[in-house]
Order: sequence, then C-alpha cells, then structure tokens
Amino acid sequence: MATHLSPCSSSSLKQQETKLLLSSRFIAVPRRCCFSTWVQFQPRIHSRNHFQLKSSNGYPLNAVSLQDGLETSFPFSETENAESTVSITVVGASGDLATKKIFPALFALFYEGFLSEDFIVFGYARSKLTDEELRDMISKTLTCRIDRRENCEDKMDQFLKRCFYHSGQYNSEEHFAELDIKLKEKEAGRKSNRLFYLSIPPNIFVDVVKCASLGASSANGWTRVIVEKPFGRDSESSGELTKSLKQYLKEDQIFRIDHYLGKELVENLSVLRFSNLVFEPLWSRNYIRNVQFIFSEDFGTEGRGGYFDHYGIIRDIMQNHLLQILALFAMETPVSLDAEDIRNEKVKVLRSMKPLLLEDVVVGQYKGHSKGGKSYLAYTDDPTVPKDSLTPTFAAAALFINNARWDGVPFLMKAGKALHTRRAEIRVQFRHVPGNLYKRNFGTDLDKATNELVLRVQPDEAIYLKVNNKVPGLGMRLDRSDLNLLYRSKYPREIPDAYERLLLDAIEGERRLFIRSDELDAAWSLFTPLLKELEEKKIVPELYPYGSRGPVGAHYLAAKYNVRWGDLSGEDS
Ligand SMILES: NC(=O)C1=CN([C@@H]2O[C@H](COP(=O)(O)OP(=O)(O)OC[C@H]3O[C@@H](n4cnc5c(N)ncnc54)[C@H](OP(=O)(O)O)[C@@H]3O)[C@@H](O)[C@H]2O)C=CC1
Ligand SMILES: O=C1O[C@H](COP(=O)(O)O)[C@@H](O)[C@H](O)[C@H]1O
Repeated sequence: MATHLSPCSSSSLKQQETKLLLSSRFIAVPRRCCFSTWVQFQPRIHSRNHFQLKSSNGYPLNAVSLQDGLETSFPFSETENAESTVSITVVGASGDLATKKIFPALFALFYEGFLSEDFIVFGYARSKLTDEELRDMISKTLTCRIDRRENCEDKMDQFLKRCFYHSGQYNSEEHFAELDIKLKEKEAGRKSNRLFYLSIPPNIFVDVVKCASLGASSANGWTRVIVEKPFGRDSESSGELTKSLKQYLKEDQIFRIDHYLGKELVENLSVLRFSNLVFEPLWSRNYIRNVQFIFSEDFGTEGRGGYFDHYGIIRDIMQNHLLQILALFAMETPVSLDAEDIRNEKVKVLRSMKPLLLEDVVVGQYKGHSKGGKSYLAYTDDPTVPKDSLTPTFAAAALFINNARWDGVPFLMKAGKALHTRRAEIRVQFRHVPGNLYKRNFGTDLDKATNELVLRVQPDEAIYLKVNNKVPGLGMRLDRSDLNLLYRSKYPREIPDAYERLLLDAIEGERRLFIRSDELDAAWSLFTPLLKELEEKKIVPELYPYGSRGPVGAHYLAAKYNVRWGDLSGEDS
C-alpha cells in the first residue's frame, strides 16, 4: 500500500503529546483517538506516528499520504492535517439512501468526534433547495445514540451548520464548477480533500464522475468517489462501467461500497476466525459439512419495484452482499490486514469457485397473501412492475469452491424479500462426530447433534455455537445448548451503522472494506452465465405467499446436498 509512515520514537511521541496540548491546530485528530479502539488496545509506543488517522482495521493509517489519483505523493503530517479540510458531497442528496443513511451516518461520525472540526458537507441534486431547506430535510432523519443523548441537540445544530446545498444537473460540468467555487470558499485556501458519494441511480454514475472530476476535483489534496451498487448488471456492463469510471478516476480513487462489509458481525468474522485457535484449525472441508448465508426481509419491494425489476434478488443481494461474506469466510489467511492483502485473498476464492449451474439454483417470487385481516400485495401488483415479470424476489443457490480447503463443501445461499422474518446470518454446520459414543442418545437424526456456529448479522447481533451437553441429574440425557455471545447483553452500547464505518474508512483512505475492480469482475463472472440462462430460458419463479418461509424448492435444493437450512430447523426459526 502506498503509504508514507513517519517513524516516531517514544520521546518524540511525548513531544508531540505536549504539542497537542499547546496547539489548537491539533484538535481534530486527538478527538478521533479518544474513541479509537486502537488507542485502547495498541501499545503506546508504536513505530508509527500515533496521531495518524485510525482505520477500521485497527491500525493507524496514513490516510492522505498519497494524493489519490495524483502523480505526486507526499507525507501526511499533523500540521498538514490541521491545515487541510475534508468535504463530503452527497450527490443525490434529496434521495432515499442519502436521507435515510448517509446524512445520519455523517452526523453520527461528527457526534462521536470522528470528523475534523473543518469538515463540510454538501448536498447536490437537481431539486431546488436552499441550504436551510436541506438542513430541515436532513434534521428529520438525524438520530442520537440511544445511550448517548447528552448535548445531542447542540451537536445537531453544529452539524447542520456545516451542511450546505448546491442544486445542479448531473451531467453539467458547469454546475459542478459552481460547486467547486462554493467548496473553495469554505476551504478558505487550505488544502482540500474531497469525497463524493454517488447516491444516485446507476445510469448517471458516469455523467457525475465525469463532471465532478473535471469541474470539482481537489487541486491540491485527494479526491475520492464512493460508488453505490449496482455496479452494472452483468460482466459486460460492469466492465464498461469500470472502464468509463477509469477515464476520469484512478482505481485508488474509486470506493465501491458494499454496506454489508461495514456490518459489525461481518467485521467480526475474520477476528473470530483468525484470532481464536479453536476455530481456524476447523475451518476446512475436514470439519465443516456446509456453510449457509441467509438473507431475508419481511417486506417486499414496495416503492423500489422499478429499480428492483431490472435487477432481481440475485443481483441485489447474492452477487454482492452474500458473495462478499462468502469470500471473507472462505479466504486463506491474508499476509496482513492491509487492504490489498485481504482483497488479494478474496479474489483468489472468487476465482476458485465452480461455475454456478442452473440446476443448483431455485428462484421464487412472492404472491399476494392475506393474514390477520391484512392483505399483502403480490410483487407484480406493484404498478412499476410489469404484470408478467419473471424477476425473482427469492433465490437459493448451492455454490462450491474448487480448492484444497473447500473441495466438495456446499456453500448455500438464500435471499428473499417478503418472507416471514428479517434476518441475515452465517451458519456453519460441522461434520458428525466420527464414532460418536453418544450416538444412541441422539436417536437416528444425527444432524440434530452436529455443532453449528451461527453469526447473526442482524437483527440482534450474536455469535452462538450449538453444543451437546448432558442434562444435569442421574442418567444420561443429552441436550443441545447455545454458547451465546449476545451483543446487546455483552456490549450494551449501540452498534454503529455500517455506513458510519465505511464513510470513515473512505475519508481515511482505508480500502479494505471496498470492492476492488478485479473482485467485482470475479463476482460477475460467477453469476453472469447463470443470470443469462435464467433470462434466456425465461425460467418461471416458484410463487410463495408474502410473509411465508419461501418456496419449497429451496428445501429440495438443500436436500440434494444432504443439507437442512439451519434457520428452518425448528430451533431457530
Ligand atoms: N435506498 C436504499 O436503501 C439503497 C440504495 N442503494 C443505491 O444507492 C443509490 C441511490 O439510491 P436511492 O437514494 O434509493 O435512489 P433515489 O431513487 O432516491 O434517487 C436519488 C436521487 O437521484 C435523483 N434521481 C432519481 N431518479 C433519477 C433519474 N432517473 N435521473 C436523474 N436523477 C434521478 C433524485 O434527485 P433529484 O431529482 O433531486 O436530482 C433522487 O433524489 C442507487 O444506486 C441505489 O441502487 C443501495 C443500497 C440501498
Ligand atoms: O443493498 C441492499 O440492501 C438492503 C438491505 O440492507 P440492510 O442493511 O437493511 O439489511 C435491501 O433492502 C436492498 O434491496 C438492497 O438493495
């Protein structure tokens, strides 16, 4: 990774700490440090400068050591940090994602002290709004942490004062040049670091990148662009998108976001695996019988039918969120926690996957249903969805990794809208105990006795391991229990939203949780042939009632590989 680190002895650390107390120019960074787990767990004497920014991998990061996309690089010192500004322009500011997720995440970062004193937020969209109107709109969706409400109103006011709006077309370089003038005014001659968040429909990504990069790039700091999914709809369109983006940006300026990578439990997956001796030795075909990645929502595509019908659940959830988790789950140990080392390992896994066959996939679509006196509309009842749409709102798939570690292990995925519950989890089912002495105590169904590790990503984050134990008392009755790390009991503090982590990482230049273009290519290579076949053969999805557990085809698919879906086992359903 192209970072320039300034080594620092403990005595110079002390000098800098003194400097810190004396000079108000250093305010921004120490506040960040106060909340850093790195500060809590890293030794104080560190070979790197301890005022450097902290990234989500727990290491301090020299965030702007390289002017991303510019030819020259320069070391980033605290002095420069104090004299530089960060602006975040949310393009598509009037939209759903921006108001629901991005502005609230920025506020949370500000509230927690993770944004420097000098940050600026700009909303950009076509809607004609004044600064005040933007503030009014945003203020409705800002929330305070449940457990930390002190000064929240004041903080909101302070945050809103740093938010501005510029109305413009997405394909007008001139309008972005006007934004540039406004940004420069706020930056007041300091070095400017600029982050653009593309919270807009994908058909205008390239227009915006072109106009923003030509009209509003930073002249003296970094310019980065967060791109929301979907990154194309198949290998070809994704390749074209990448090519077009790279006309205006370098790869290191592009931050392709997959917000599932910012979720707490997904972050914890690698920690669990690589920092516990009890798990890593088991992490292979020798002990793991199958792995399941499950996503379900208890609501349909209401309000997003127009978008969804063009993509479907495989592109919306499987090709990105679930596949990214699979790659993290199955990758070999990376050389280090550096972004490139981790992404190299993820790409290797993705490229080792067996082509996905139509016979290993089940698709479904929800139909209308009445329950408890309430009627739920079918997917095709949405006026923005064609009546004869074959777009799947549910899919299940069995995937395989052709490598020594995972040969023959089914990796099952299941994703659906309008199901009976909202849930995202990773389930690892271990093999049966060979020659189990207690076999007869379990009856004929040995599956009931296998260990299962569950990472519940949401809701109610938890990691639990199903183990067998003896029921206390005379005799020998066995039972299954959960060794349960329930986050709300162990860590009563509110868990930050995924967008907070990802925005902070983008600001700090940490790319670990963003998708590199070769990862994206590999992900599309896996799904594109299947998607084409589904569409060319006009495969009719199996209908399932709104609010049900999905099509029965998913059970047959699992059964084909001797698997039972863990979420429907009765214990956890
Ligand atoms: N909403 C969500 O929960 C999620 C969204 N995403 C992705 O994030 C991005 C933004 O999503 P979302 O906020 O829901 O999108 P919206 O449909 O709300 O669009 C965002 C803004 O873009 C402008 N816009 C909308 N349609 C068009 C159009 N056809 N041409 C030009 N401008 C248009 C509008 O602003 P104005 O008219 O003022 O210019 C709108 O406020 C998308 O790429 C989406 O796939 C990803 C994950 C979840
Ligand atoms: O990317 C998407 O994710 C959301 C689900 O996100 P979550 O964080 O609320 O679980 C999904 O509803 C949407 O269809 C999809 O585009």
